[in-house]
Amino acid sequence: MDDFTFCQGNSLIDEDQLGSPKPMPRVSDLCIHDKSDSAEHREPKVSSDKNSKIFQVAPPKVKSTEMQETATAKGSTFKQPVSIAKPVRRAKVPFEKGYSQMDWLKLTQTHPDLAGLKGSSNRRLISMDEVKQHKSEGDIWTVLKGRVYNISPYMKFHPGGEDMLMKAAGKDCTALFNKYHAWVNAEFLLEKCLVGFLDVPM
Ligand code: HEM
Repeated sequence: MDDFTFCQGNSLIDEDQLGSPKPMPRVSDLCIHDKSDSAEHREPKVSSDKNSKIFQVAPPKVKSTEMQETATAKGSTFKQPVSIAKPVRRAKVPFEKGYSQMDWLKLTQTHPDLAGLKGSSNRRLISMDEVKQHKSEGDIWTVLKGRVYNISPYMKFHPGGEDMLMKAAGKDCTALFNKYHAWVNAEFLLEKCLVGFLDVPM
């Protein structure tokens, strides 16, 4: 049978081979050599203020530029340079009961119109001037990687807090988003909040 799902077990489960060929080392003998411990990787210690400076882990302020996929209304993508700062220290805000990411996902499955489109298309081209007009409570739009989202319903669910997300109101938040969490899949999380695509003058 070709389907591996139904293959019969082979010699791997032969009783003779179940034993380990080498004796296991004792747990107490195991150790991990962390390179950052070695002299050449160690940061010079700052002597003046023992308590604050020695334990301060300031992220390096290095910026780099990367090409990132940006969406267009026609469904295609193009690459544009975005500036990516090194990740900053993270400050997750404890979520209010009923506002976890799971709760958000449930809402996206059940709410009929999170984007507030009232039946109109979400493939419309939207100018930055129009985005700028949506920045007050209950009516907050933002641009992320070429897509325009109505983020009002997501505000209370944002793990970084409402205040942080408010910085995105009426603006293109791509750089901020990448600064804090380039790994977050916003395309998926905000799929139901899409109102259109940014009209970029070519
Ligand atoms: C608009 C789309 C955004 C979405 C969908 C989004 C989503 C998320 C998610 C899922 C997390 C949790 C990350 C994790 O657990 O690793 C998070 C955390 C956070 N977000 Fe956002 N975010 C957005 C925009 C922003 C913006 C514009 C800012 C800054 C102004 C921001 C600042 C933060 C901070 C400070 C945290 C907490 C720290 C962290 O987990 O890295 N977010 N966000």
